[in-house]
Amino acid sequence: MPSELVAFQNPFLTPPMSAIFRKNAPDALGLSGGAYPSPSSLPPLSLPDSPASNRPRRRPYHFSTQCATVDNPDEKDQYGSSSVPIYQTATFKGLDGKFDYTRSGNPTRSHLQHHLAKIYSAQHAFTVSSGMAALDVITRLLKAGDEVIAGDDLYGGTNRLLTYLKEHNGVTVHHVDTTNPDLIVPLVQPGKTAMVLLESPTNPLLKIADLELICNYVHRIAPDALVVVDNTMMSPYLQRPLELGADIVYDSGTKYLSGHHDLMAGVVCCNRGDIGKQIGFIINAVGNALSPFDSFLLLRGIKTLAIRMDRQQRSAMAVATFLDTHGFKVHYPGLQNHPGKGIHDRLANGPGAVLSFVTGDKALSERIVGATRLWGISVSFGAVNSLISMPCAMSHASIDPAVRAARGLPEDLIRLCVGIEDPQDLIDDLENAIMEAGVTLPSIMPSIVEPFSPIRGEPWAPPPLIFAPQPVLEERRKPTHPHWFISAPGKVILFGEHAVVHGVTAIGASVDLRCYALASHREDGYISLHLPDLNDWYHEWLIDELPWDSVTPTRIGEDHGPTLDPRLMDAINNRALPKSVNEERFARAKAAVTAFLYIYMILRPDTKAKPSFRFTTRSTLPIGAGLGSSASYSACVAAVNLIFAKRTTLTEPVRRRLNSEATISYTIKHDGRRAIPTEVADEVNKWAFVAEKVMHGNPSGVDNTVSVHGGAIAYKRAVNGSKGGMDGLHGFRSVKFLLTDSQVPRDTKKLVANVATRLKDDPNRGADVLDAIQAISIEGFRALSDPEIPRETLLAGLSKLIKQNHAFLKELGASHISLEEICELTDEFGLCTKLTGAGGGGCAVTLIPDDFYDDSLRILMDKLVEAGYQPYLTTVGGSGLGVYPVTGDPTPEEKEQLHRDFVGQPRMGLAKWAEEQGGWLYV
Ligand SMILES: Nc1ncnc2c1ncn2[C@@H]1O[C@H](COP(=O)(O)OP(=O)(O)OP(=O)(O)O)[C@@H](O)[C@H]1O
Ligand SMILES: C[C@@](O)(CCO)CC(=O)[O-]
Repeated sequence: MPSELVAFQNPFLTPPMSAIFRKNAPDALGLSGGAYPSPSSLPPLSLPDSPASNRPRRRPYHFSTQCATVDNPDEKDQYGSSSVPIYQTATFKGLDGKFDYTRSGNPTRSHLQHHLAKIYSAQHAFTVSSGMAALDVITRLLKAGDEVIAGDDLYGGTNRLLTYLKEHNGVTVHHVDTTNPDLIVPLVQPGKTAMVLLESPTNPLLKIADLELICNYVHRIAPDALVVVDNTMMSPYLQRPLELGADIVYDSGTKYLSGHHDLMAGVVCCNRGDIGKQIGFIINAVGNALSPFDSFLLLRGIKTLAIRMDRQQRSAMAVATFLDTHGFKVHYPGLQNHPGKGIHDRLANGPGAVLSFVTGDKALSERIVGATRLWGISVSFGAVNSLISMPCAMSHASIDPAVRAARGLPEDLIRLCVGIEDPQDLIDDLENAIMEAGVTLPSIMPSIVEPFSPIRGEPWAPPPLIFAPQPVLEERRKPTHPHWFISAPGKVILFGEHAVVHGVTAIGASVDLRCYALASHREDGYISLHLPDLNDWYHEWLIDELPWDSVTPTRIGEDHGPTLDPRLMDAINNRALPKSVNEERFARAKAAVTAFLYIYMILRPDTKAKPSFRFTTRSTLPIGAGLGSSASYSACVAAVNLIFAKRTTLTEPVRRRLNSEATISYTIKHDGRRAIPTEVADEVNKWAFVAEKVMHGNPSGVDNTVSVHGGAIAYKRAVNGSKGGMDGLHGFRSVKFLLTDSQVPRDTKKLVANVATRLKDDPNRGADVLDAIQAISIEGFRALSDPEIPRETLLAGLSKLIKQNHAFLKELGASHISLEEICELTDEFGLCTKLTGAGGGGCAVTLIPDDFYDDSLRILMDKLVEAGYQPYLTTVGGSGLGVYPVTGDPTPEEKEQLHRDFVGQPRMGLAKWAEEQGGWLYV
């Protein structure tokens, strides 16, 4: 080792020396380099100049180019302004100008209408104050005695206006299922039918009407009838009904055209001059033309229409597929199973970004809608933000419930309007809401959303989705859980071990090393336990031969008392433990087996209900090294037994009939998100603590609490009437730690007992030491929860506290010569170390500052290995208890194979293998 490294001192004691192991942050990040050109160094963007005669003819611009290029050669701005100005004026001076009064005409609105006509391929475009104002203008073309044919799945507002016309203006309205042209044809009558009002896709059931075919039929039978299409769901980017033969198309500009829900607007477009003239006249007469400011906003929104829509419909496809794959009945024309997909694909350039689905239960739908966080509960659609609604209670509430029912509008229908947020976030939020509402979902989608990449010009195609094989519906109907995977992390205690047993606050966090368990149903009346990490210990018991006469069963909801049941402990020791646990090589197994049997037996609410299963555990944690291997094992034992005893909601493979065909159950991969309810975690933690008591005698409960809840916590045990509890901590997660296993075996139970004896032998000094450790923990807690504290100060302060805490633990007799050597070795690198866990060997924890050189760390790790220790670099604060209920109906051979695979995984590959098995739910 270079001599200057030996000379290096703690940076907090002598700050200027830090340069030896620390990085110079700005240089390390390369911030001084000029990797990105500054905007001023980029060539200016130039629009195409006018074609010279010898150049090839330019192709027409694509839609997105047209949207972005607002240009009206007839109305050039006098100053060449790049953005159309807002002519916020009611009147215009002069007698011969183009404009006189804004109700009749305004340059901003005129620009907008020119732009809309261009993108709608229309001869005439008008803008009014809302989508309903657009329909009002159009229906003013009707007169008493006229007949209108309209869909039966119409927007509530449209329905309301038609009802008004029926009741007050003598217009007859026929509602039919417009997805079936055969139902329309008999209603079309020359001389009588004045208007056929269509939506496709319909709102909110996303039914498809063959606009082209219907236009054809109607015009042949009743040439004077006008086919009017509400194109709001599609926008002109995806569908241009005038090109399909419609006479008038209208659009609520409030939706996709604007895209931001910051204005109300309606658009009316047509090709026929006579209709255009009438519409222009009505708008001027009624006075509902769009205001200059809203015209400006709408023009601005249209520029990004194509790019928004691309993104939104890609995400909608992902959301629809997610729901569909999980057994919901989804209405979305992008899905292969949509009955109108073929027609829609012919009429439109994409399925759009609105979809709806049913859950089979109105209350469940309400809970799902209420539980979403990212999806705004709101009427309307088309904005950049995603919205969720229940049409029957919101946008379609104005339709009489009986009429809604007659038109097949389900009360439990949820409508989703997908925005531009990250699609994975949207799916995650929906998935969480569904689960919060009480449904567990299947694990069949390891990755649903590819990263967004915009498409240019080419026809829309659904995003490539990556799926694991979908279970067929038949399989979904029998959601048996032949296997359960469980896992729980180990922990590192930063401050307060040992003292925590006596009521002092401890601070601990989960580490990314875990205990894994696999439990499978057996049908032969045996219970078996396999501990491959403990010299491959295995035993199976005939369940009926266990000492049931010594069990006082704990009823569901009842807690275990503060002490272990001595009768049961005796019975297990004397009548259930096989002789093998007394063999030297299985010395570590005894406690683990006793804890398993104790929990298995005491959790029987009824001694007749004795589930038969096999239980195998593996750990990536060093066992008995102070990293909470026993707590993570205890958490697995508790969870599995609660599951098999049907004492937690996780036991019921949540079966919920969602609609007539599908049943869903199963789970989804959660990547550490909180998907197991806190009540379930608390229940598991209670019983994990009981298992810890069996193994440790007098544990504080900190280890199992960290293991079950994950993350980082401050934990206080309730002692002598003082209140206990836990508090989450957030500033811990990003701190890097080196854990060094001294490889010296030790026994937590004995060490805890030794410390207790010391405290008793010298109570005054003992009280001072406990007070000092309490002060250290509280100071650590305060610093870790203070968002304002500069990171460097935080890490420096924590390092000092680590050093101080270790000195007190040494005084309590919890250290070991090997731990002292690790402290010295790391101290040479200016780092602070303490024992963690019970000490007496086991592991030491060293805080690694952010700017500590990787090379220095490597040298340090090499030195530790040379000295016979095993260092691990770890992250802290990850997920707690994880559960993965495997679904299916495996053969006995397949069950056997899964256990063999589990046992056969090398320790290094175990975490990855388990993760790849499927969808884990985490606390
Ligand atoms: N994967 C496992 N399989 C079976 N038993 C285990 C497993 N991991 C831990 N144990 C049980 O836990 C015991 C180790 O507990 P001990 O408390 O001594 O160490 P630790 O939990 O790793 O450290 P600390 O309590 O200091 O955090 C083992 O002797 C064994 O009985
Ligand atoms: C030594 C101890 O404080 C921590 C063991 O990880 C014991 C306990 O709290 O249960």
